[in-house]
Amino acid sequence: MNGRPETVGVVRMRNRQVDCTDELVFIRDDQKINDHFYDVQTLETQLDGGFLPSDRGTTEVPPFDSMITVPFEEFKDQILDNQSRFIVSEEEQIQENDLKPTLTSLEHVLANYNLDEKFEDDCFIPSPVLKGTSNLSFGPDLNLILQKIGIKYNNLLKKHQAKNSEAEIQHAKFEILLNKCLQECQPRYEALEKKHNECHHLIAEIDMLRAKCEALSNKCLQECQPKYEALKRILAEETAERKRFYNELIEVRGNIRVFCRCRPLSPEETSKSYNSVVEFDPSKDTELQITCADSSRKIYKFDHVFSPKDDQDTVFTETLPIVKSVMDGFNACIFAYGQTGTGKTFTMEGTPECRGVNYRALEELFRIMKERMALMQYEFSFSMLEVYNEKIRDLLADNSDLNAKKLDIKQSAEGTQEVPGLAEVQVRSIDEVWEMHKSGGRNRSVGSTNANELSSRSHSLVRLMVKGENLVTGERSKSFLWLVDLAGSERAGKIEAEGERLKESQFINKSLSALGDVISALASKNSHIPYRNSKLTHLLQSSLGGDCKTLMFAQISPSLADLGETLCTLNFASRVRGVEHGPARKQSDPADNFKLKQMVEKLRQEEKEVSRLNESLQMMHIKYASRENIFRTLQEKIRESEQACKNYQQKIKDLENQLAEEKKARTHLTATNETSRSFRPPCALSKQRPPLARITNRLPPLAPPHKTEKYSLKNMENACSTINDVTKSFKTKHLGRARRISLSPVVCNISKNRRVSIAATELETLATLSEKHNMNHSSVTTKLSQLRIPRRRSVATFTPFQETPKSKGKCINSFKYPSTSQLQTLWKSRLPNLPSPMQQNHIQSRLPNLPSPLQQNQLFTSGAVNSAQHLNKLCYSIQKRLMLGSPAQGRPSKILESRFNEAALQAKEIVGRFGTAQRVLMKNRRKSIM
Ligand SMILES: Nc1ncnc2c1ncn2[C@@H]1O[C@H](COP(=O)(O)OP(=O)(O)OP(=O)(O)O)[C@@H](O)[C@H]1O
Repeated sequence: MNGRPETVGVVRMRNRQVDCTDELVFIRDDQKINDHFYDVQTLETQLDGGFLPSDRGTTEVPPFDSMITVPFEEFKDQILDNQSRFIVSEEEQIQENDLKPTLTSLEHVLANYNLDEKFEDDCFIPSPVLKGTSNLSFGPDLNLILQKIGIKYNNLLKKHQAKNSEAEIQHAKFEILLNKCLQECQPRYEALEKKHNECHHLIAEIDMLRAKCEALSNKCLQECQPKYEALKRILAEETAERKRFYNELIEVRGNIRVFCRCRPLSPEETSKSYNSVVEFDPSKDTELQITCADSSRKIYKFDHVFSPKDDQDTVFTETLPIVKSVMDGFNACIFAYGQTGTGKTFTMEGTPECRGVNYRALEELFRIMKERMALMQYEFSFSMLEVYNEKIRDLLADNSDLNAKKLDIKQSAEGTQEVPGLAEVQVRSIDEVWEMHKSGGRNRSVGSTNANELSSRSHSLVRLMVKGENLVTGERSKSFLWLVDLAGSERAGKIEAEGERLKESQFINKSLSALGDVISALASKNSHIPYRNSKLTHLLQSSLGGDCKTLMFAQISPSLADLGETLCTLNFASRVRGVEHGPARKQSDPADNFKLKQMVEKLRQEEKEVSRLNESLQMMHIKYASRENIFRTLQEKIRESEQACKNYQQKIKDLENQLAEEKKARTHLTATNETSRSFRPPCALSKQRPPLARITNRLPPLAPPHKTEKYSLKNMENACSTINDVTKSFKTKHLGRARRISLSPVVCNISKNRRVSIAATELETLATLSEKHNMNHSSVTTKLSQLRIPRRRSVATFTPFQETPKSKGKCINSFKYPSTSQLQTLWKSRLPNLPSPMQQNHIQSRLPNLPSPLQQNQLFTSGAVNSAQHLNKLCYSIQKRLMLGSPAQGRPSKILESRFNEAALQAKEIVGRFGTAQRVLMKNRRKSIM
């Protein structure tokens, strides 16, 4: 085997073929070092910590050392890929000697390889090289090495086992310890668990309580919300009321108020022994006396007079109402006027120790803002400017910029004076605003004069814009507070001004003079107020004469040296006080104004609409009244008709009574006449009639002519046409041979080609007779003239409505009530000029409720037939009664008598009678007439 480890299996690279018998590959390359090196390196990389020691793969590796062992299967692909690089000749065999360096190397490997470490770190498992050591037959050195390795391995194994057992012991110990710990901890754990459970319960309880609290708070909120709202409303109302009263109070005091403040004598004046010319009466805080040079005294009255003793607090207490009114939406202007060095700046700005009106006013506004926070929301914007030499300068802007835009006064849409471009800084606290005020004050133009070391050479104006919104009502307001420290009026000569100071003085005096002119014009109520004569008056236009509360501090000096100026100031102040200022108007936000304008417009439109609606309502009223009149008239007519109907009913009753009497009389008559006793004329239906053989010729006594003349034709137009038709048919048509006539109370229709059932009258009889017997026209006319028409008309009362084609020829059982439409037609024909459909409806509602066709059928086909028969009978009786009159009267009709005496009538024989009805038969031809 030439030292080749057969058992292990050697892969040899022969002719670039790979022979694999085991997982080991021995590769030798002693020819291509570089390639081999490269491949070894590659393989090493691929093996990733295989058997190659770390120092392998360097260029120093000798070519014969380049034997590597790799698990073949695992790296088969790589090896095959790289086999071209391992060129091993076929004849070459691995000699034992050749292996020596390898073994040395292995020894070196083993020596260097920290097996212990490996064992501990990686759980080292002996490699395949070592696995088969016992079977390997290497050379003695190699065997020795392998033995060593084996020993070392065994040692390691033992160590490992020892370590394992130790670990097991440790593990056991650990387990014992753990158990012990567990035993110890168990109660603690249980206690903790218990506590944990308790905590759980507590948490659940807390949750429950929280839910209860929430429910309660919600309930409270629900209950309190309306109360809160009501209280808020009351508060708002109270606030409004307070505002109103407050405003009224200020108005009563006057919207232009003038306070006079006298400064104390300065140390300089005292040193010069200048006496005070001003006297104050402590009991009268509105008066002061001036002792003039001629010892005369002048009394001046103002709204309040502050003596030199009065401090800043006292001054501000009196100023406060005006300041507060700004928060209520009123414009206010506070300005100090007076001679140079009289304390204008002291009153307005004060010193850090004695804050003046400006600071206190601003402080008060912020205080009120906080106080009303729940009800009102305020926004403050601060601006500061000065009028220096008739130029407006923004004191908050950087005035070093010479190209800065020149500021001017413009009138806004709301009529107020605005300075476009003027800085407006939103401020949220008194500190913030005062810082601004101070920085603005530093920009102010001041200079030293004889009268005042730090004299104001300009009019300083501080403007605070207050925007308020009522959180309850949503009402918004926008108002301004002007705090003006005027430049001092001075006599140029007195202060010895020259140059720039003189120019300043001239401008100051000019603007103050313009102020005086404005005040004079206002006091004398001139139509033209010269506001635009100076920038100062122009800026303060709305504060001096508009809707503003104005407060002027007339600052004076008590010194005799300043007496002249003091008198000037006092006179000016008195003039200002004389100005009648109209009531201040609450300033609303322009946006609100627009809304209000819109609302007014809408209101106007609505008013127009309302007036239009009112007009139409009046028209409707008139129409309604006229309709009501018509309705009343109709009601009246209906009532009359009802009354007439009642009368008819009464008459029907009377007739029924008469009929009953007549029946009695007839019974009496039949008792005397045997033949007539057996005779029963048909009542209504032809089927019920007795046979003709039983009808006798006995004629009942004729009824006297009926007196019911008042049943005029006019009242009975219902039957008019029917009667006329019947008459006509009798007149025009030849009746032919006598036919049996049915006595029926209801004449359905007198058909021309059918058996005629009619309620015969004298007229028809005569007409028939005249035709039959060729009576001349005059004699018939004579007979007709003797007939009483009303009776016939009475007959016609029971004439039914026009027969429908369907009902034609049907017997009385098929009689139908007139339909509603028929009745309506009839009613309409009776009331041809109905005023309106409404009236017609009213009448229609009064029409009888007629049974439906179905009901009618039921009525006549069921037990109601008897009722119908009764009705027919009743109708028949009434008809007969109307026609023939009551027999009870016992007066035979002359007409009928005479008629029966005639030859024509004698030619017939009476075959039967019923009451006054007669059944007759012609002697030659049978004919039934009535
Ligand atoms: N009521 C006062 N009590 C104490 N000191 C006062 C009072 N009024 C004014 N003074 C003092 O008088 C001096 C001049 O006051 P101030 O500068 O306010 O006058 P002014 O009218 O503003 O002058 P100018 O018009 O020149 O600006 C200041 O030193 C000020 O402290």
